[in-house]
Amino acid sequence: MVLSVPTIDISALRASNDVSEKSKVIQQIGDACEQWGFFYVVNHGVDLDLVEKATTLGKLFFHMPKEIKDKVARSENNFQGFSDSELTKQKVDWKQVFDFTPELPGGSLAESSMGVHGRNQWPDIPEFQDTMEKYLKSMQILAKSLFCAVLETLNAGMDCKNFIESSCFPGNEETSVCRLNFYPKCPDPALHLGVGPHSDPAILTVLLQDSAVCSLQVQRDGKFYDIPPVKDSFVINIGDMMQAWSNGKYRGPVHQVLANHDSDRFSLPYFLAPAYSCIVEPLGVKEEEKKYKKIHWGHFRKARYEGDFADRGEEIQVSHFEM
Ligand SMILES: O=C(O)CCC(=O)C(=O)O
Ligand SMILES: [Fe+2]
Repeated sequence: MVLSVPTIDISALRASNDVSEKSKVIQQIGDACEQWGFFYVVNHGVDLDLVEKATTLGKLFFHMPKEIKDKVARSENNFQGFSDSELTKQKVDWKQVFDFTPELPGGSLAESSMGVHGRNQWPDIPEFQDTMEKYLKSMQILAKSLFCAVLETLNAGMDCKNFIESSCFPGNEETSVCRLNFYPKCPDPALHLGVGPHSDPAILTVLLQDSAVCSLQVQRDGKFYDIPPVKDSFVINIGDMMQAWSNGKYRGPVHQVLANHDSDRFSLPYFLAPAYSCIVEPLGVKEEEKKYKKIHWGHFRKARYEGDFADRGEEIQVSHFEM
């Protein structure tokens, strides 16, 4: 039997009156987090017309001339917008990206943002901004409900909704990023990767995959497994902060994206991330059992961002906080 990342029907997470169905789904999510750190979700409640519209407009943007894309280019002073020179583990990825983010309460450059938040920049494409903002909102809802489900699997004896609101997103501050990824055809895929092996730094990722091309892979026991596109699904993976909250029960899975010779690929991840001030530490375990030191999310993110833009040695990893 070929091992594969499981598919979970999450309709019961929304229909909150059926407690036993809901706890079955939560159990499946916990098993998937333990075995893979990855799972597909179906019946997720996100408007599929909106998904299609965001995909179409995203692809349209990347097919525009570079001069147009550079008008909304990211810089050392603004982390939102277009880039075609991102680094993973200090190597240039064979891809282009466009990032946008929820506005911070109190203005997009709130003092707490540590200089890494930036302002959204929008290309002059009809309906682009409106569609992407709607997409972002639907991702916020889905990602937070999955976050709550993953926290419940930890049986940490706390009110997960309250923890999310008061400890992770105080004042609704959220540092999540929505990213349009475009992987152009590559003349020599053996020499390049779309994205090199990495784990995602934040809480969890909700990924929409291009429905045509299979390039995403997750590492398990030293071997890479394909995560092929599945129609009308999202791919979920947990990130480094979830690893620390779970005291290492779950690992932020290492994954990569292959480069392709014959076709372009488009994907649209949403990285759910807490407020800058959030302190992440193992939940529901005694002090002496904690395997991770406290992590200040804002500092962690700043350090990771710096590594995205310039070759500054080894990137910050959650393993640096292991005790
Ligand atoms: O494009 C994909 O399928 C995944 C991209 C990814 O891993 C990332 O942007 O962190
Ligand atoms: Fe990733």
